Amino acid sequence: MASTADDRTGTKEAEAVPDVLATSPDTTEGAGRNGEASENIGADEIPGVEQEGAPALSTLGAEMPGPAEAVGASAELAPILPKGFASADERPREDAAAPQPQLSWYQRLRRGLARTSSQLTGQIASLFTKRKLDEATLQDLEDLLIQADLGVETAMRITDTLSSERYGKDVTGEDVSRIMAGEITKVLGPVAKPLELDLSHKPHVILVVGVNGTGKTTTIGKLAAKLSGAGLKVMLAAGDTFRAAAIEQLKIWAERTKSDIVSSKLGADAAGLAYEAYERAREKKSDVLIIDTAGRLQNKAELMAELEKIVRVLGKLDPDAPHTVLQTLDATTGQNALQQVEIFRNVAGVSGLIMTKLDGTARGGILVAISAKHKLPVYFIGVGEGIDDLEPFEAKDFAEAIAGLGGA
Ligand SMILES: Nc1nc2c(ncn2[C@@H]2O[C@H](COP(=O)(O)OP(=O)(O)OP(=O)(O)O)[C@@H](O)[C@H]2O)c(=O)[nH]1
Repeated sequence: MASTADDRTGTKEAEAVPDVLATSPDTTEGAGRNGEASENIGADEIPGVEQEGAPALSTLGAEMPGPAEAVGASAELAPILPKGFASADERPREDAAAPQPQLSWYQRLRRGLARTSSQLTGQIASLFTKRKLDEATLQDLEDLLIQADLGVETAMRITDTLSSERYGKDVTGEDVSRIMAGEITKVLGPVAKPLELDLSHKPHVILVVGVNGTGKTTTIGKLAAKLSGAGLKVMLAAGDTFRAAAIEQLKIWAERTKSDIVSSKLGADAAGLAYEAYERAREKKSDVLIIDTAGRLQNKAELMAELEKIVRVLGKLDPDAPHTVLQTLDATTGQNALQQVEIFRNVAGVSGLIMTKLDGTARGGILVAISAKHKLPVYFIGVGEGIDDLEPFEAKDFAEAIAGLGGA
């Protein structure tokens, strides 16, 4: 499923992210606390990451003095977070001067969701041809909505609203689409949030988890580009110690995004690597440490236990770490994604989601069902393989794309 590292990273250069929505808090307070916490780590929890014959860990990447160092010295020089992120104490504000979202990603989102929406709107249109709204039609509509992965709860919200507005009357496909978009927006609105970074933690640790091939490494590259483009000092940790290609792929992303990287030998213990990466990030005064993990199926108990251990080890270094646990979900997956979230959430304490591959033949309905059930924040969506193909999640855009409303 995965392509080569070269394929994945493409040819475009990393770009600074100009969108300005929030400033960060003073970052000078966290370092001392982390220093104390690190002494409490149990020796049994730190597997040997130092290997004989080869340096077990390497730190590559930007050595240049980043603006982030200045951040530690003065709150006035705090980095300005890019669009889609928020600092812990200041929510992003609507910025009239911010550039409007590019049409291109929106078109890709709509194209990705076109199969879901055109199939659904086609079926809805034929359902309501010359029929007044009655119980049987409402039941048929509910079935269609459930088949589109929207989930029973949202399907019922849509049919209930339609029924209260139009029962016994003529109904057009457009009526249904409008109500559908409105109800989906109500479900997604509360979960469409910026990714909040608490930069008093130095580093703020982001752990990225998910099933194989869901886009973890690519998403990390895209996040690193946004953060380092905004002047933050970023370190990546190649915690997917199973696949050499995954480590190489992350190194390429580190180079492209001017991030530091900590990696280990193939087969090294992932929790040990996470521990070492945290220490390195603290030494180098990184603002953000993003830890990649090996893809794993949610039903593989041994691999899930390894993930639990990574979380435990980080928690000994800083009781609040990992501060953010992101799960990537592949939008081409259907119902299985619900179970993926359930289990990763229990094991790794997932705090937010990123749905990738919405530019493909996506089945976006499942995100609605997941949001209704888990109410986890959805921070970004992936709309391509390129470095800038990560967009903040917007409930209304997404709802309209599924309902086949609005134009590109
Ligand atoms: N079209 C498209 N492809 C994507 C997107 N995100 C990731 N991919 C591709 O999906 C494939 C898998 O991505 P990876 O980032 O390697 O996924 P992973 O979760 O790290 O994979 P494992 O290490 O095997 O668990 C790669 O070919 C990526 O280029 C996206 O938003 N859109």
